[in-house]
Formats: sequence, C-alpha cells, structure tokens
Amino acid sequence: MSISVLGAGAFGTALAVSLAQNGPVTLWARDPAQAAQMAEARMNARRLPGVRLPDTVTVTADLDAAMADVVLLAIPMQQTAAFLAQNTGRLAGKALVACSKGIDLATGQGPTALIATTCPGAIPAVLTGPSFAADIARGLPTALTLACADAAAGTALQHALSTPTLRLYRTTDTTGAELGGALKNVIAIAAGVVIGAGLGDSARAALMTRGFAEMTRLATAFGAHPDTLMGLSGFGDLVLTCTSAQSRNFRFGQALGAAGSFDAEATIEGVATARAATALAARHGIDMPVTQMVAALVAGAITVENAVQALLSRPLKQE
Ligand SMILES: NC(=O)C1=CN([C@@H]2O[C@H](COP(=O)(O)OP(=O)(O)OC[C@H]3O[C@@H](n4cnc5c(N)ncnc54)[C@H](O)[C@@H]3O)[C@@H](O)[C@H]2O)C=CC1
Ligand SMILES: O=C(CO)COP(=O)(O)O
Repeated sequence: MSISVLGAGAFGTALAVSLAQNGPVTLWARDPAQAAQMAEARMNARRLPGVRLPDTVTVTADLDAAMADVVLLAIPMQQTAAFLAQNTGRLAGKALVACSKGIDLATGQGPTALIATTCPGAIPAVLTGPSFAADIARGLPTALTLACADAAAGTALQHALSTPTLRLYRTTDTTGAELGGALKNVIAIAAGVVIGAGLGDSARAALMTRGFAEMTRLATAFGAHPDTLMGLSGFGDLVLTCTSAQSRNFRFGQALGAAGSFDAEATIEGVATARAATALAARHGIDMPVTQMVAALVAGAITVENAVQALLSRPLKQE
C-alpha cells in the first residue's frame, strides 16, 4: 500500500519520518517554497527542527503527485472541511486517515463524519492518542489508536501504519476515539490555567478527573463506547496533554492563567473545540462545566478568578 501524508506541520512531518522506516512516504506541503526548502535541507526547520528527513521521504507541493492508497490528513481541524471539499475528486476511493484532533465548528462533526459526508467512497479512519510530534520523530516508543468503522480496513491500516517505534491499537469506535482526542485538548487548556494561576497540582488532578467525566458524558451520548474513553485516545491523551509542557494547549492555558501572552501562529485545537463542544452540549442537554468555562475564558467573557469561583461554587453532588 502506498502512503502519503498531507500537511507538513509538526505532526505530519513526524508521522512521515516514522513511517519512512517501513518504506517510501510522500509528504505534501501546500506552500511550494516550504516544500522546496524542506526537500533541499532534508528538514522541517520551522515545525520540527533538528530532525533529519530520511531518504525514503519525498517532499512535494504537487497534490496529485501526493495521492496514494492510504492518505494521512495532518492539517488543523478547522481547515479540514474546506480542504476535503476542494479535493473531493482526488480523494475518492482512498483510505483517508484523519490525524487532527478537534470538532468542526461549523457542523459539530468530527473528522471521520466530515470525510464520510464530503468524500463518498473513501474509507474514513482516525489516528489519535498520546504522542508529541517531537517524540515520534525522534523514534521514542509511542502507542496510538487507529479507529475505523470498517473492521477489515482498520486491521489493514493498523498493520500498514505501525512502525518499529509506533505501536497502533485498533478499534471500530471512531466516535469515541475522535471525541476523546478532541475534548482532552479543552481540558488541557483548563489544566494549564490551573497551573498558570498557581492553584496547584491537587487542583489539576481534580480538574482532570472531572474533565474526564464530562468527556465521557458527551462522547457516550453520541454513541461512543466508555472503554474507548478509558484507552489511549481518551484517558491516555488526557494525562499526557494535561501534564506536559510540550503540549501547546497546556502552555496556552498556562499563559491564560498567568495573564501572559502566547504565540498567535500556534495550532491550539482546544480553542475552537471548546466552543464547538459547548454548543453540542447545550443542544443535547449535557452538563460540561469545565468545557463551558474554557470556552468563556478563551472568548474573554469571564476572568480566571470568576471561572474558578464558578466551578467551586457548583452544588455539592455525588461522585
Ligand atoms: N504536534 C503534535 O505533537 C500533534 C499534533 N496533532 C494534531 O495534528 C494536527 C496538526 O497539528 P500540527 O502538525 O502540530 O500543527 P502545525 O501548526 O505544526 O502544522 C499545521 C500544518 O497544516 C498546514 N495547513 C494549515 N491549513 C492548511 C490547509 N488549508 N491546507 C493544507 N495545509 C494546511 C500548515 O501549513 C502547517 O504546515 C492538529 O489537529 C493536532 O491536534 C496530533 C498529535 C500530536
Ligand atoms: O495531541 C497532542 C499530544 O497527544 C499534542 O498536543 P498539543 O496540540 O497540545 O501540543
């Protein structure tokens, strides 16, 4: 099976580097100048400095040349719907593996639903779980979830995309896998706020636990299996992202909590996902107090002090 990765950001580049251990991989960058620079320097100096691109990675800005049997989509979530719509014909019949984490603001859909509605005939799948691009690219051991509703296709993808250092577990529960990955970013922003505001590690543990409860509430209301939330794509990624300063979502929250500033160019998926999840929760009558607070905080509608006060003054209830 030929493999390509669309999107030459940190994650797309890291996946291409790891997959190149198995054979040839094509990495597509939308900007021809960036593609040429990466091909020449054999490095993605902006997003993944210090990591050499193996000879088996071909970098191109020609999207047609980047079509393969298996196409990994490593572009930010809020750009995905438009990208798919622009390339429906090219992507028809491919196995399309979404590597983004989030909920589309306009439709409330996750990546596999977007693929299914925009690219009929494609096989939608999602690759998610606890993994920093820099760790994958350095060949550190990493375990991820490959979710595909079609069990046979999922098994084939699991084998095609596992490498000596990237171990994939499979599931058919695409809803659980992608909602776990999307919602943990929101909780990671909240965890960052807690640390940035100096509220302490005990408060962070409480917030992660209550955050996990609301992730599970929303995901299961949409048909996810609770076990999926307990796995790599939910609990695993929640732990990683809420506790590591490698996470952009966590660091963004830390800056919010400390009233500091943050790189406006960085991909912080939890910002849009907080809004999208808050809207979904309201529409379906699901209680998601932490997510709501994050949405209000990033919109500048409340202060950190008010958010903490509001969470602490909720009615006492059974765990
Ligand atoms: N960086 C990481 O450690 C991980 C990232 N992810 C997910 O991967 C996704 C991408 O994140 P990163 O690669 O880290 O972001 P990034 O900010 O490093 O790169 C994003 C890339 O997408 C490209 N892009 C943006 N809009 C585009 C469009 N309309 N068409 C084509 N390309 C476009 C940009 O040029 C850039 O190269 C996110 O959903 C993120 O949550 C998942 C796991 C780990
Ligand atoms: O999803 C990730 C780790 O699993 C990456 O997290 P950030 O997007 O917060 O950097």
